[in-house]
Amino acid sequence: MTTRTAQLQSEIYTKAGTLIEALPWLEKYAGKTVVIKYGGNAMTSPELKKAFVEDVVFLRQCGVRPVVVHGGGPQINAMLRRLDIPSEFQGGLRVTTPEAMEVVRMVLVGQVGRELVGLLNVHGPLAIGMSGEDAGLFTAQRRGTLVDGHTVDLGRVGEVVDVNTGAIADLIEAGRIPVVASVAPDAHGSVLNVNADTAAAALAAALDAARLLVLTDVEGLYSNWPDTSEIIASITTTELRAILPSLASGMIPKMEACLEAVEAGVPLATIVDGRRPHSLLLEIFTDEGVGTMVVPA
Ligand SMILES: Nc1ncnc2c1ncn2[C@@H]1O[C@H](COP(=O)(O)OP(=O)(O)O)[C@@H](O)[C@H]1O
Ligand SMILES: CC(=O)N[C@@H](CCC(=O)OP(=O)(O)O)C(=O)O
Repeated sequence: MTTRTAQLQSEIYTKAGTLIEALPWLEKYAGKTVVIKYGGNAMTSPELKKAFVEDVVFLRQCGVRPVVVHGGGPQINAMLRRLDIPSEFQGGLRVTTPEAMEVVRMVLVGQVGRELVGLLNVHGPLAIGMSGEDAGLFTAQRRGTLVDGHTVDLGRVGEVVDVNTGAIADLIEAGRIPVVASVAPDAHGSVLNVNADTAAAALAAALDAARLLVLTDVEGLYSNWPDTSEIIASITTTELRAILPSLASGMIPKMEACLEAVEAGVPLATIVDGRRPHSLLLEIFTDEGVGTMVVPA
């Protein structure tokens, strides 16, 4: 004989409520491409990485088509420090010398990307790693950034000017999970460092994704940063464009990316707290949004 307490009985029925809450979202996103930007700051522990990978595999098994674009800023910083190569950021972007570029490519493609592919493939032969260099995925061109009204040269930093979706679309169609590193060649084949938020936005737009989700190390966009008492729950592209010049550090490329994706036709871009295990699933499959939503004006 086995027994079950009345409390356990009631807990089981509560779980059914959570599962069924997912039904309309499963119906909405089944068969749709969802681009997930996984920031280096949301990869800080093995537990967080495991939870992220489980969420991505869960989405895939529900019929959603996840595409992962990963960052790795803190991991690049650590390797540059080990190699004694100085590095600085301007307007949220790394000033990238040719020497630093070698490290950026090595860490993003050879370290962070490989690790994510390995973790995903514990669940089956699902993930395939690629970078903007593979099958002509991205073509980039050099860009600078505006600091105090002046354009600052960032060295080997690029923005995506063209996306060739041929190979990645084949992988998605075949049920694979592409895991994309944000380095990309320019038109002459010289490799450039592309901010991963920017790369994710370009890819989401080119793939006609149903959503762009950006996992980072804050709850969302704070209205009065560095005061963290108020999170912007939802903001239109017009409102976001107006506040862009007031944003600081890593939030500049992140919010620019959300703006570009939504203006290019992605219906919804969301900043999600990647420090919370399973925040990705909660964001997609439950009624309450937890981060900051960017919606068309
Ligand atoms: N208004 C804001 N709201 C939230 N975070 C902000 C804001 N302005 C600047 N930040 C900073 O931006 C950081 C996120 O950008 P970044 O470090 O580049 O993240 P990631 O590695 O996930 O791409 C936050 O940790 C925070 O320090
Ligand atoms: C030009 C530029 O800044 N590139 C980024 C690429 C990695 C990245 O974007 O990583 P996160 O998403 O973890 O910040 C860098 O070199 O750090």
